[in-house]
Amino acid sequence: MPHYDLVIVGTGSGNSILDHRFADRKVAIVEKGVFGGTCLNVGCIPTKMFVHPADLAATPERAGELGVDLALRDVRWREIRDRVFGRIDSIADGGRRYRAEHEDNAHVTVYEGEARFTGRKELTVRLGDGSGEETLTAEEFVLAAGGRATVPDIPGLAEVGYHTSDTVMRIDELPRRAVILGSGFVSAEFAHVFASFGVEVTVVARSGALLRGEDDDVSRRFTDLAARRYDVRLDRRTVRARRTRGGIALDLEGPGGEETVEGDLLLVATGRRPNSDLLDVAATGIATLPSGHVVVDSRQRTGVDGVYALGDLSSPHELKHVANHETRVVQHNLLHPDDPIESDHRFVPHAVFTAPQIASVGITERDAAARGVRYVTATQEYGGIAYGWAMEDTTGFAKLLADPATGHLLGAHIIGPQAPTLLQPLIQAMSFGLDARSMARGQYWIHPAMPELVENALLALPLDG
Ligand SMILES: Cc1cc2nc3c(=O)[nH]c(=O)nc-3n(C[C@H](O)[C@H](O)[C@H](O)COP(=O)(O)OP(=O)(O)OC[C@H]3O[C@@H](n4cnc5c(N)ncnc54)[C@H](O)[C@@H]3O)c2cc1C
Ligand SMILES: NC(=O)c1ccc[n+]([C@@H]2O[C@H](COP(=O)([O-])OP(=O)(O)OC[C@H]3O[C@@H](n4cnc5c(N)ncnc54)[C@H](O)[C@@H]3O)[C@@H](O)[C@H]2O)c1
Repeated sequence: MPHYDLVIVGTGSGNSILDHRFADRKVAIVEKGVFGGTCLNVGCIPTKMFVHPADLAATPERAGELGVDLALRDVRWREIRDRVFGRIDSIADGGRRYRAEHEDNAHVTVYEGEARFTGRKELTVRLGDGSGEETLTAEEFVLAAGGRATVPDIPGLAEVGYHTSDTVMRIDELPRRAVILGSGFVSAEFAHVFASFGVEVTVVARSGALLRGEDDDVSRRFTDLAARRYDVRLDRRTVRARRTRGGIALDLEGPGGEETVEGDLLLVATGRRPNSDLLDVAATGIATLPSGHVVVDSRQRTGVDGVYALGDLSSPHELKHVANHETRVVQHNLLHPDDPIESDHRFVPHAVFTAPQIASVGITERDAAARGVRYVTATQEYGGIAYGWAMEDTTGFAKLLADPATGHLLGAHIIGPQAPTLLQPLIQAMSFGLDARSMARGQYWIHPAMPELVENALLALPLDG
């Protein structure tokens, strides 16, 4: 049974642990799928590479309001798809070859297969080439096995032939009609991509609003705007899925009774769960939450000595920048066990690359009320700043929450053009403890640029004194 200094499970963020500083350690890295993990192969990167052409394709819809008449002549789906994966697949392949074959990695063994714990600090890999199993032990483990899309238990769903985000980006032809089940991140991004490319989209949501995790004002505004672009069915329970002559049908129950929606393609976008079950972490004594997330402390240590976990396997945020941050923490703690560092999850931002874009950090007004936090808020519309006039934006806004006594920001929520970029200085202010007044008046704001949205929102906060 081979014994290693370090075994890493998962080559998404896990692959970034290794650099020249690990050259004196005997290392194994295990991957059951494609090198590079979710973000590179089926997540952040390909989706955003589809969103950008979708943004271009959606431009004619609005340009007429500014006196510029544009027409969308064609969307060459296969060309778009092949540009995306032509770039990504070669990065994944290069990453695998580098680890498996390059002399820099002479101390690294790559196991291609599915790992599961079979004892305390003992891992068995079922090799993907069918050649059997290999059992490994190690002094230290990094578990970076991520998560997977979940599919609800709806009668008929397993039989109709649905897509998840893992498969939908590789289709050969755009469907004429797409039904998207779920109303979170994946749904919002793919609804925009498909609708912009001319697909008739229907989004089925079980609650009363899309992107319900956002601040209520943002979620409401997004729901209203989405409903102008595609068919949005709220408060719907999906009773069954079935194949029809025309495609795939979902039978729904909602406020108006029973109804059916139909598409040529069904995308199930109903969330993800961690892979802790498939990795059988319980067999090595690691605790998990009811959600399946591996329990870790602020140094990313599990309850088993020498076993770390990071990213979607242990983080409820399920975001790549969080996995990257935790990877740096684990890497440091492996290299400097006597001088460990902790993960900082105080101000984790996120962005939804839909239309309009959405970005958020910190607490929502709903959170503040639920926690009894004293707060003030200010909302600045894009339509009230010069660049917003230039764009004729009538729907976007930035909403800030702050502590009235100290002026420290508690939350920031933006819906509108370039929302993630506009949010970044607010994340910086929160991370470094800059109060709203100092931020607004302690620097120049380029005129008449879009960040004046942030400046004006900061100045509008009704702080004490
Ligand atoms: C459609 C989509 C879009 C997204 N867009 C964004 C975005 O714009 N911004 C953002 O911040 N985040 C985004 N995310 C989330 C982001 O992709 C994840 O948070 C991130 O990839 C998690 O990284 P990870 O290293 O924890 O796991 P992963 O990247 O999932 O890596 C886990 C690896 O472990 C392997 N593995 C799992 N189990 C085993 C096993 N038992 N044995 C061997 N190998 C195993 C898997 O094959 C995989 O390669 C998106 C996700 C999706 C699905
Ligand atoms: N831009 C980004 O950062 C980005 C983009 C895509 C995905 N992601 C990550 O991937 C994760 C997964 O995305 P997602 O959109 O699948 O999940 P999500 O958690 O964002 O949304 C899941 C949606 O499915 C609904 N749902 C759950 N069970 C259902 C059921 N049985 N029937 C009908 N609806 C149901 C939920 O109400 C919710 O609307 C996200 O949480 C996010 O962390 C991030």
